[in-house]
Formats: sequence, C-alpha cells, structure tokens
Amino acid sequence: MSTPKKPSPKSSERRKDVVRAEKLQAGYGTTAVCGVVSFSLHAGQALALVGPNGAGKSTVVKTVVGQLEAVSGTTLINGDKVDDRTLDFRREVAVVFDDDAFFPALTVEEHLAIVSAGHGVHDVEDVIASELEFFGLAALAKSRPYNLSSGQRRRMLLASAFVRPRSLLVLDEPEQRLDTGMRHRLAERLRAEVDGGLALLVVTHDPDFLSTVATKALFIADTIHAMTPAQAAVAISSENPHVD
Ligand SMILES: Nc1ncnc2c1ncn2[C@@H]1O[C@H](COP(=O)(O)OP(=O)(O)OP(=O)(O)O)[C@@H](O)[C@H]1O
Repeated sequence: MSTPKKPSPKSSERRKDVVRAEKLQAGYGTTAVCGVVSFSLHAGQALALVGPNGAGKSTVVKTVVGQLEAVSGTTLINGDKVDDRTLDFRREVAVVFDDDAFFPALTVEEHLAIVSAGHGVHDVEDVIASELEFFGLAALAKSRPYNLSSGQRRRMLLASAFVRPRSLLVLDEPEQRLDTGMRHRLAERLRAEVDGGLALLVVTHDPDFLSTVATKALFIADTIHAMTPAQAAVAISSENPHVD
C-alpha cells in the first residue's frame, strides 16, 4: 500500500513568503509618496519595482527593509516584523542602495573581507578572489574607493553583497553606472541565483536587465499595478528610451 506523498521540505520551503508587504504605505513622516503596496515574494522569485523618476520605488524598498518607517501597513521578512538591527535580519538580507556607502581608508579587498568575515564565511580568501574576478576588480584589490571610477566603486558595493550568505537580496538600480558587459553578466548571475532559490527585490529602469532577471513586477505610481516582466519591460522602454 502506498502512503500519500508529503511535500518535500524543499518545495514547502520555497512556498514560504520571504517578504510579505501588507497594505504598505511608504513615505516621509505622514506624507505618502505612492499608492498602497501589497506583495509577497518567495524563494526563487524576483520582484522588479518599476516606474518613472520620483514615483516612490526607492522609498518603498527602504521601507520594506526597515530603513524608513512606514506611513502605515506592515512588512514581514521570513514571518517576522522587519527590524534591521536583529541578527536574523542581518544574516539573511543583503542590501545595496545607490548611496556610495564605503570606508574611504579601506581597500577594495578590505571592504569585502570585513563583510565576508562579519558574516562568518570560512573560506574568505577564496570567496573574495572569486568575486573580485567576477566584478572585474582583481587588479584594483589594493585600491581605495576614491581612486576608483564611479562604476568601479559601484562594482565594489555590489561585490560586497555576494561575498556573504543571503536568502533575500535587495538592490536599488544595480545597473547604474555599470557598462553593458557587466550589466549583462550581473543580470545572468542574478537570474541563476533566483533559479537556485534566492529571493530578489530589485528597482530597475533597464528593460533588458528586468527581462533577464524578474519573475514578476510592480509598476509604482499613485496607483500600483502588478505586471508581468514582459509588460513592465514595455512600460519602462517607452518612458525611458535612454537607459544609460
Ligand atoms: N528624504 C526625503 N524626504 C522627503 N521626500 C523625499 C525624500 N527622499 C525622496 N523624497 C521624495 O519622495 C518621492 C519618491 O522618491 P524616490 O526616491 O522613492 O523615487 P524613485 O521612484 O526611487 O525615483 P528614481 O527613479 O528617480 O530613483 C519623490 O517625490 C522625492 O522627491
């Protein structure tokens, strides 16, 4: 007699919400910047937030990860209310915003070493060497941030999210200041990581990047529209013909 099959731990794990935003109103003080956002994001999904300049995309992602207080509504990450000071949050969630957050006195490899070692990575040297290679920074490992170009600094900040474990990655316009080759490699890598179970929340203005990476999309404006990646790519292509 055959017994009913239980769902494998992996498949049930993948159905769990990594992020659940419920009636989230993002803004500053009591002033909302866009419509009310509700979404869920599971392992193995990539949600792209799109919309014109000033629509509220960065405000929404900063609110989702607890850097800004919500005007109203809630966000749960892995079932818990967001608190970016907790160990659980810092272990699971890697965030890269477009804010040039670096230590001027530390070299590229020292930045990566601090992040990597701080997250308990064992083979720090191998991990760093591999990410320096991927992000085209190997020859610049001993350089300090102010001796890098803006695109190279951007690569360093992105690399810092990959030298540490993460189940949720949050990126605000990762394509900014990257050349076409790097943008393409990054998109392919993110897609592979999402296929492998990463949950990705990404703000982007780049239709090609979006088409490669996203599994679903939200158009942010006064009213929020859920879209397929193909619909979102069309929406941002027409509003933003010059992505560079
Ligand atoms: N610190 C702040 N205090 C008050 N208002 C702000 C602040 N930062 C941004 N805003 C306003 O909030 C609105 C949304 O800004 P936000 O940066 O979220 O837009 P965005 O969709 O990410 O735009 P972009 O595509 O240009 O990056 C804008 O009108 C902006 O002027």
